[in-house]
Amino acid sequence: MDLSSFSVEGLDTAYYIPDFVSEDEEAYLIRKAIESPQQRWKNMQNRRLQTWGGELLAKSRLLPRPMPPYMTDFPNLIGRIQDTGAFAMSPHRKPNHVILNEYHPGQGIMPHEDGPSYHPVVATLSLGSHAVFHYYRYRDEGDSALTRENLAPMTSVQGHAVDPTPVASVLLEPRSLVITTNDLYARHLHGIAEIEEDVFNAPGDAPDTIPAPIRNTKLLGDGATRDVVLQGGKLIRNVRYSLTCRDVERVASAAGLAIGKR
Ligand SMILES: O=C(O)CCC(=O)C(=O)O
Ligand SMILES: [Fe+2]
Repeated sequence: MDLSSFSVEGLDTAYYIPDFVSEDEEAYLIRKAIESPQQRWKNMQNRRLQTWGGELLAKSRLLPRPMPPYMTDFPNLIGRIQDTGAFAMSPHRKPNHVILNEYHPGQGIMPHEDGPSYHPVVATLSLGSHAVFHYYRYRDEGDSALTRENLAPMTSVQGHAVDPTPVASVLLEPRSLVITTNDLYARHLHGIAEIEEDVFNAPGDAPDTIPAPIRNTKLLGDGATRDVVLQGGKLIRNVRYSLTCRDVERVASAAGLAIGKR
């Protein structure tokens, strides 16, 4: 697959692939998530999640467990993600760890970094609903370009100030895959606002709700969705599942022995 044709405008380290899975595959994967035993879910403040492929131990090591068949057999998501070439430079050449997140309308995830346990590539499949995904940057100490709106609600992550105006925003349609790599993974943060609907301005409106323009309009798979983003309107959120697929660099054996990088 030639990833470069899915490159998000203005971002040479993000790729957006619409319709990465079919509607049938989407329904099947959502069913598998919903049917999984209650104890598989971990409740977070504003979403719940499951991990597949093993648990992350101290010192960023993965205690591996086999992936469920719905990640490797039907639909073979791991193989399909491998075929994009996005993991060609990662230690295991494919994702070995998946976090499944479930968000109800109004839920989201605060700006954060995924951290150093992973090789700096993440492939995220969205199911069941769209979301608007924002990338944020840290604010430099000597940043002089302070405007009124980005002075106001300043977030801080581990003592570093975060610019509340996203550097870029991407609309994630259901069934799409977004791949974030390199600098955008390692030096930026990402998050999803905790809102029930995403409002898009009509051309000429004063900018308000979406502070950064959506960068992947040309790559969107659904024409009606593209019209809303370009002409103004709103998209109501549904329950969304995301599968965030990554490669944990250090893998431990069950006995705790480091197999290490290849
Ligand atoms: O749900 C998403 O698309 C993002 C999830 C995320 O950033 C994470 O699990 O680290
Ligand atoms: Fe994340």
